[in-house]
Amino acid sequence: MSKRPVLALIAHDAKKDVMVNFAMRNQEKLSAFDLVATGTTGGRIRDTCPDLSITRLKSGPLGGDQQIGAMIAEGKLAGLVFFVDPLSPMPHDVDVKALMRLALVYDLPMALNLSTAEILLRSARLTGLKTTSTTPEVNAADI
Ligand SMILES: O=C(CO)COP(=O)(O)O
Repeated sequence: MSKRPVLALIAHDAKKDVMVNFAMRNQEKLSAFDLVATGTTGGRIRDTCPDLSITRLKSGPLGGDQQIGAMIAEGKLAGLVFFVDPLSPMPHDVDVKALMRLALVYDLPMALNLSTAEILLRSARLTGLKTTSTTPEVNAADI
Protein backbone atom coordinates (compact mmCIF):
# COMPACT_ATOMS: atom_id res chain seq x y z
CA MET A 1 0.00 0.00 0.00
CA SER A 2 1.26 3.46 -0.90
CA LYS A 3 2.69 5.59 1.92
CA ARG A 4 2.10 8.78 0.02
CA PRO A 5 -0.13 11.42 1.60
CA VAL A 6 -3.60 11.66 0.13
CA LEU A 7 -4.77 14.92 -1.41
CA ALA A 8 -8.40 15.45 -2.45
CA LEU A 9 -9.21 17.51 -5.56
CA ILE A 10 -12.69 18.84 -6.34
CA ALA A 11 -13.92 21.52 -8.71
CA HIS A 12 -17.39 22.78 -9.50
CA ASP A 13 -18.27 22.85 -13.19
CA ALA A 14 -17.37 26.51 -13.75
CA LYS A 15 -13.96 25.84 -12.17
CA LYS A 16 -13.04 22.57 -13.86
CA ASP A 17 -10.80 24.23 -16.44
CA VAL A 18 -9.01 26.02 -13.61
CA MET A 19 -8.48 22.65 -11.89
CA VAL A 20 -7.22 20.95 -15.05
CA ASN A 21 -4.74 23.76 -15.67
CA PHE A 22 -3.66 23.65 -12.02
CA ALA A 23 -3.06 19.89 -12.26
CA MET A 24 -1.15 20.16 -15.54
CA ARG A 25 1.07 22.96 -14.26
CA ASN A 26 1.76 21.13 -10.98
CA GLN A 27 2.03 17.54 -12.20
CA GLU A 28 5.43 16.99 -10.63
CA LYS A 29 4.33 18.22 -7.19
CA LEU A 30 1.03 16.31 -7.40
CA SER A 31 2.88 13.09 -8.21
CA ALA A 32 4.06 13.07 -4.57
CA PHE A 33 0.46 12.33 -3.52
CA ASP A 34 -2.19 9.72 -3.96
CA LEU A 35 -5.03 11.81 -5.33
CA VAL A 36 -8.73 11.31 -4.76
CA ALA A 37 -11.35 13.33 -6.60
CA THR A 38 -15.05 13.58 -7.13
CA GLY A 39 -16.17 11.78 -10.29
CA THR A 40 -16.22 14.40 -13.02
CA THR A 41 -13.29 16.36 -11.65
CA GLY A 42 -11.23 13.16 -11.44
CA GLY A 43 -12.15 12.21 -15.00
CA ARG A 44 -11.03 15.57 -16.35
CA ILE A 45 -7.71 15.36 -14.48
CA ARG A 46 -7.11 11.77 -15.57
CA ASP A 47 -7.73 12.69 -19.21
CA THR A 48 -5.11 15.42 -19.14
CA CYS A 49 -2.62 13.96 -16.63
CA PRO A 50 -2.80 10.17 -17.08
CA ASP A 51 0.42 9.58 -15.12
CA LEU A 52 -1.01 10.90 -11.85
CA SER A 53 -2.32 8.38 -9.31
CA ILE A 54 -5.97 9.33 -8.96
CA THR A 55 -8.94 7.53 -7.47
CA ARG A 56 -12.34 8.73 -8.67
CA LEU A 57 -15.17 8.73 -6.18
CA LYS A 58 -18.83 9.46 -6.92
CA SER A 59 -19.77 12.73 -8.57
CA GLY A 60 -20.29 15.55 -6.06
CA PRO A 61 -24.08 15.78 -6.35
CA LEU A 62 -24.33 11.97 -6.03
CA GLY A 63 -22.37 11.69 -2.78
CA GLY A 64 -18.76 12.37 -3.75
CA ASP A 65 -18.44 15.33 -1.40
CA GLN A 66 -19.74 13.17 1.44
CA GLN A 67 -17.26 10.40 0.59
CA ILE A 68 -14.43 12.89 0.87
CA GLY A 69 -15.94 14.23 4.10
CA ALA A 70 -15.84 10.70 5.52
CA MET A 71 -12.16 10.42 4.59
CA ILE A 72 -11.49 13.63 6.52
CA ALA A 73 -13.31 12.27 9.58
CA GLU A 74 -11.25 9.08 9.35
CA GLY A 75 -7.97 11.01 9.23
CA LYS A 76 -7.12 9.77 5.75
CA LEU A 77 -6.49 13.11 4.03
CA ALA A 78 -3.47 15.38 4.10
CA GLY A 79 -5.28 18.22 2.35
CA LEU A 80 -8.16 19.38 0.21
CA VAL A 81 -8.18 21.56 -2.89
CA PHE A 82 -11.75 22.53 -3.67
CA PHE A 83 -12.33 25.08 -6.41
CA VAL A 84 -15.75 26.37 -5.46
CA ASP A 85 -18.05 28.26 -7.81
CA PRO A 86 -19.44 31.06 -5.65
CA LEU A 87 -21.82 32.34 -8.35
CA SER A 88 -24.06 29.34 -9.06
CA PRO A 89 -26.70 27.69 -6.90
CA MET A 90 -25.93 24.00 -6.22
CA PRO A 91 -28.53 21.28 -5.66
CA HIS A 92 -26.11 19.65 -3.23
CA ASP A 93 -25.17 22.82 -1.35
CA VAL A 94 -25.72 21.06 1.99
CA ASP A 95 -23.08 18.47 1.03
CA VAL A 96 -20.61 21.20 0.06
CA LYS A 97 -21.15 22.94 3.40
CA ALA A 98 -20.84 19.66 5.31
CA LEU A 99 -17.53 18.90 3.59
CA MET A 100 -16.09 22.31 4.38
CA ARG A 101 -17.34 22.04 7.93
CA LEU A 102 -15.48 18.76 8.48
CA ALA A 103 -12.30 20.26 7.03
CA LEU A 104 -12.66 23.04 9.62
CA VAL A 105 -13.49 20.66 12.47
CA TYR A 106 -10.38 18.57 11.76
CA ASP A 107 -8.16 21.56 10.91
CA LEU A 108 -7.39 20.08 7.50
CA PRO A 109 -5.33 22.25 5.13
CA MET A 110 -7.99 23.36 2.63
CA ALA A 111 -7.65 25.64 -0.40
CA LEU A 112 -10.85 26.99 -1.91
CA ASN A 113 -9.33 29.04 -4.74
CA LEU A 114 -6.40 28.88 -7.13
CA SER A 115 -4.04 31.28 -5.40
CA THR A 116 -4.37 29.47 -2.07
CA ALA A 117 -4.01 26.07 -3.75
CA GLU A 118 -0.69 27.14 -5.28
CA ILE A 119 0.54 28.13 -1.81
CA LEU A 120 -0.81 24.95 -0.20
CA LEU A 121 0.93 22.71 -2.70
CA ARG A 122 4.25 24.29 -1.76
CA SER A 123 3.67 23.87 1.97
CA ALA A 124 5.93 21.60 4.00
CA ARG A 125 2.96 20.69 6.17
CA LEU A 126 1.11 19.21 3.22
CA THR A 127 4.04 17.21 1.90
CA GLY A 128 5.19 16.09 5.36
CA LEU A 129 3.23 12.82 5.34
CA LYS A 130 0.99 14.21 8.05
CA THR A 131 -2.58 13.04 7.74
CA THR A 132 -4.08 13.76 11.13
CA SER A 133 -4.60 16.96 13.03
CA THR A 134 -2.32 17.90 15.89
CA THR A 135 -5.07 19.92 17.48
CA PRO A 136 -5.97 17.78 20.52
CA GLU A 137 -9.63 18.66 20.62
CA VAL A 138 -10.25 17.41 17.11
CA ASN A 139 -8.44 14.09 17.20
CA ALA A 140 -10.93 11.45 16.10
CA ALA A 141 -10.35 9.29 19.18
CA ASP A 142 -11.52 12.12 21.41
CA ILE A 143 -14.81 12.71 19.64
O1 LIG B 1 -20.04 18.92 -7.32
C1 LIG B 1 -18.89 18.81 -7.00
C2 LIG B 1 -18.44 19.27 -5.69
O2 LIG B 1 -19.45 19.79 -4.89
C3 LIG B 1 -17.92 18.20 -7.92
O3 LIG B 1 -18.37 16.98 -8.41
P1 LIG B 1 -17.86 16.46 -9.81
O4 LIG B 1 -16.37 16.48 -9.78
O5 LIG B 1 -18.41 15.09 -9.98
O6 LIG B 1 -18.40 17.45 -10.84
